[in-house]
Amino acid sequence: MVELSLFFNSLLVLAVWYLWRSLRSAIIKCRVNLPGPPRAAWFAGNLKQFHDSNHGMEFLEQLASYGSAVKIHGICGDEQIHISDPRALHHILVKDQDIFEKSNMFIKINRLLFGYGLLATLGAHHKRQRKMLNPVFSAKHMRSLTPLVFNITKELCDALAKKASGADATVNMLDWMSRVSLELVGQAGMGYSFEVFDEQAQNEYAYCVRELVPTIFTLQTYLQFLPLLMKLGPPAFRRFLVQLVPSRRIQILKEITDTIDRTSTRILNSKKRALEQGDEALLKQVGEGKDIISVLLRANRQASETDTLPETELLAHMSTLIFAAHDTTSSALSRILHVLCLRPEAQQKLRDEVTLAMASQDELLYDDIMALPYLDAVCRETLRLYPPIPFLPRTANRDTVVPLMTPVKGPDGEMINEIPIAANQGVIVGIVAINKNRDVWGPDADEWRPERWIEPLPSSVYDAHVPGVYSHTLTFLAGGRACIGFKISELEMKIVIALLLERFRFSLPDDEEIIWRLGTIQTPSTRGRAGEMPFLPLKVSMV
Ligand code: HEM
Repeated sequence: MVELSLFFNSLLVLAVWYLWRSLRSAIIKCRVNLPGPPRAAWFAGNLKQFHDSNHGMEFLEQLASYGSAVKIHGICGDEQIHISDPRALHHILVKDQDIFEKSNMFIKINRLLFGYGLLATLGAHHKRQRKMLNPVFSAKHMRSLTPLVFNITKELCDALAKKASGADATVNMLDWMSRVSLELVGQAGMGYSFEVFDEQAQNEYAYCVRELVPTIFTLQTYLQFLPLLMKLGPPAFRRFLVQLVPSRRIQILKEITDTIDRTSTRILNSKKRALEQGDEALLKQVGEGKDIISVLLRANRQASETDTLPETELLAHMSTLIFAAHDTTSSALSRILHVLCLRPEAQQKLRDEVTLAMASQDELLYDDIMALPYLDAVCRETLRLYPPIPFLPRTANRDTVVPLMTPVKGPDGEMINEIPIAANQGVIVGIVAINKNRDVWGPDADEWRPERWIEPLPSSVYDAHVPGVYSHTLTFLAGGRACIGFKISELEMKIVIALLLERFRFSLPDDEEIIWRLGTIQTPSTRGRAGEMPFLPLKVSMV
């Protein structure tokens, strides 16, 4: 008996020692005394403020007041750095991108949910995938997708017209933006229709995709244990373990990912069959074989042996595309509609521009739609001020130093010109903060002013060399991990907003206040809504 108790006590001491050692190696302190908010709680530091969906945006604004490199307290005394300085971010996202990787947890969650798609690979593996995928997202291919995007948007307008036939009907526009975003990535991405405009249709795949992100968010606590789970034996054994977990939400997540995987496999097989049968069979497919996965399948057949993507990766790319495109696009479209309700004069100006352009041609070509100046300015300005993804974490895999464009003042008054970063230190890419950085955009950086894109931009914007792939902003990030879909996203946004404004007028509801919640993706809701449910009620009437 005594021996047994001694054995368990020793085991406990060993476990505590092991935990302490792992925790200690995970706690990284800043190597320079950066300014920043005081630690709000011993255990969670400032993380609760940072991830507070109701007041997180105010906390982000507060961070900006400390400068463009700010210390944030993490778990148990760990220190992370929130950065919005253009030169430092050029190092992090472009020059030293191999040092600043995505976090281990992010990669593992993505691998588990979708397999080895773009969001779940690192280093040379990721570069090889991008090499195959980049051409598929080129402007040339976007041109051929333009008629498809017009057709899907016309379906959206017809469905919405039924809702808006009464005077001033109030419609949850987030729901419709989510539906159109899903149909766009379904048809343009995979040559598959989710049938989202028919409210009676019961499409299991569409249901699963729309439930995926909300379900993941309810499971944050469980997901912390993922890296541990991934070490336990082969996949079949891990699946067996997951089935034993007595959590309804975990089982729902498993059902969702299984359904997505099953349906993606079916779609891929039908594409492969059509490709083997030739052009006529392809033309009969949804999207007539112009969708991203069909183009990728064709490119894959011609690729050298070292570049060819295995079928499991093609499947992973299908799920990754849906995941990456759906909520981001619907958040951006919803934000543009909301902003245009707050500025009715801008809404009318934009309506006049698109109505005039479409008076001579029912369907604009890619270059015509891209050349509409006010539509372009409204999209750029909204995506600058309200990026759907407000910040992104990275982790340094070794010691390094990043220089700053604008020195920051430390708490003791000393000026800091560069930041030494320790291996394993967490860095937060401040997307919203750099997009509103006054050193870059000038004193009106916080204002929504689309005219800034029509007037010449201030020279400070060019001098700053913000590394982003889009409009001197980091909305679609920068470097080798920048959003691969930003051109298609821009095309979709412009066509959807143009056709909606041509047919409908949008205004704010009388009795509900719309607010935006901070999360991995910014989402609209209304003040006081139970369970923080995503919601964007707008009054819609026919023009
Ligand atoms: C307004 C809409 C969108 C925004 C704001 C957006 C933003 C971003 C950002 C910030 C990243 C970097 C994520 C990270 O490193 O963790 C990213 C990656 C990605 N996006 Fe987008 N995105 C949008 C739409 C789309 C669309 C429409 C597609 C596809 C059709 C897409 C596909 C992807 C993919 C596959 C990645 C991973 C790239 C990689 O790691 O190599 N995105 N996006």
